[in-house]
Amino acid sequence: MTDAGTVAAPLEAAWDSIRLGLRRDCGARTFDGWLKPAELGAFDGDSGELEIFMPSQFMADWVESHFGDRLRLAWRTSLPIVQDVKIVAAPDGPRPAPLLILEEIPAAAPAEAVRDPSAPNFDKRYRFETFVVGKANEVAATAARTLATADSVSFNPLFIHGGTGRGKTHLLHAIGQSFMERRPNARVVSMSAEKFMVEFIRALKENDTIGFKSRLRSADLLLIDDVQFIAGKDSTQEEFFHTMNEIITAGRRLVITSDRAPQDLDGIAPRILSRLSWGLVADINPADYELRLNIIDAKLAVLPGVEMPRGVVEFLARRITSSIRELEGALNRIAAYAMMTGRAIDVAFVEEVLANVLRANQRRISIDEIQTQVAEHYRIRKAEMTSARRAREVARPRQVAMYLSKQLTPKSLPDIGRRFGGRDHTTVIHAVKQIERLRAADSELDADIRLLTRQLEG
Ligand SMILES: Nc1ncnc2c1ncn2[C@@H]1O[C@H](COP(=O)(O)OP(=O)(O)OP(=O)(O)O)[C@@H](O)[C@H]1O
Repeated sequence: MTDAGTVAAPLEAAWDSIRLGLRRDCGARTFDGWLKPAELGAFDGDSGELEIFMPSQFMADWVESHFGDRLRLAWRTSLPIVQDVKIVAAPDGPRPAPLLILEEIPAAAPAEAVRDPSAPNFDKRYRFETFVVGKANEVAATAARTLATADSVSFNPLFIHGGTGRGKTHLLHAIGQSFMERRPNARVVSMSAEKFMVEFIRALKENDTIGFKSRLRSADLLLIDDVQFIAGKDSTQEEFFHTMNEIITAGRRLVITSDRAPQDLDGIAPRILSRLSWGLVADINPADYELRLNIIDAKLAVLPGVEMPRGVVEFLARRITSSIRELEGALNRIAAYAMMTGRAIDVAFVEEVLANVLRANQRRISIDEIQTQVAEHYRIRKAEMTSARRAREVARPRQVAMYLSKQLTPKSLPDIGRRFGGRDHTTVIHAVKQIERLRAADSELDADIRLLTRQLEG
């Protein structure tokens, strides 16, 4: 759960560093005249919108037109929970407390009291049109679209699972928005499993379980994000099971996301799992190189003014493999730094700006993977990597594999020798030197090694 303390401090810290950057960027005079009077306003944790207060409407308009985009980008880069920035004239009278965190605050909080807590609050950016489809996510994306748009569906519920930052929430919001556009009068309820639990407990405390049940069970479309959260929470699961049951048997639609597959959801009641298997279980795999490339292109198309040479796009697609969220964060960071420094975007600039991200993304390549890949490439049996045969058609690929093991893994020479059939470390040194020498003279071998390196680095 988010509380004011845990979010306010990072907001203030990010604001301080954004102000420093702006001062450096636009000069003390402009900064003191226009930006210094800006103050943090309210932050809405649900929509991710942050208000910046200016002393007058005129100043708010000026700052919006001159610095609006820059402020938005700087915020999204420094603190991704801030999705949007609204620059407004400060309200008259006493200022509200500088930061009002609305997300997950009990119903008594003002914003919750005036709006229907179940009214879906979809992220406008998360639509099918902005979801890039590739091999890794095509089953999930197709099923999501069908569930959102078809008059009747043969599967229900739809269960989408996959690791963090792979687009589950994006698809969930896309389903919700598309469904509502087609059926404006439909009731759509969307919440995280955590919120389901919090609201259920609140309903129990307030003796309003009937209200809670009817609100959820009457939904035409129910979207539940991150179901793994209720693992081990027995009474919440009991309620969740009945909710699921009612929705499904009434022919209404249910979509659930999770960070893991049903069989790996420890602590979730077997009857829930068995209900899930009645529907369609679709996973989202890690994006491959091609999908990463297409996603970068799509994101760049909506980042105006960012000139990224093809080589840099390919460099990023090759190097940032952990998640799409990280890829997106990297692009925003590059755009923000390029804007602030006025430097052209090239690989050296990207390496500097993303040093930590690139380090964290370095894939751990194993000697086993290298041996498999090299054997496949030269069409020899993998067993030849460890065999004693000295025939050139197996000895050369083996040397290439030793060379790549030295280049691409942190293993020591004796370790590498051991993994190649218990050879001595001097054999590995010889192989590395030999391949280095041959590579310089033999362009075919050089091309082989480049290709293998690219394939191994993903
Ligand atoms: N295929 C895709 N096309 C375009 N954007 C994508 C794609 N996949 C993911 N993204 C973007 O990556 C970011 C992270 O995605 P999202 O929040 O949906 O991940 P998630 O799988 O729900 O992660 P978590 O489990 O951590 O909540 C979002 O901004 C989303 O728009």
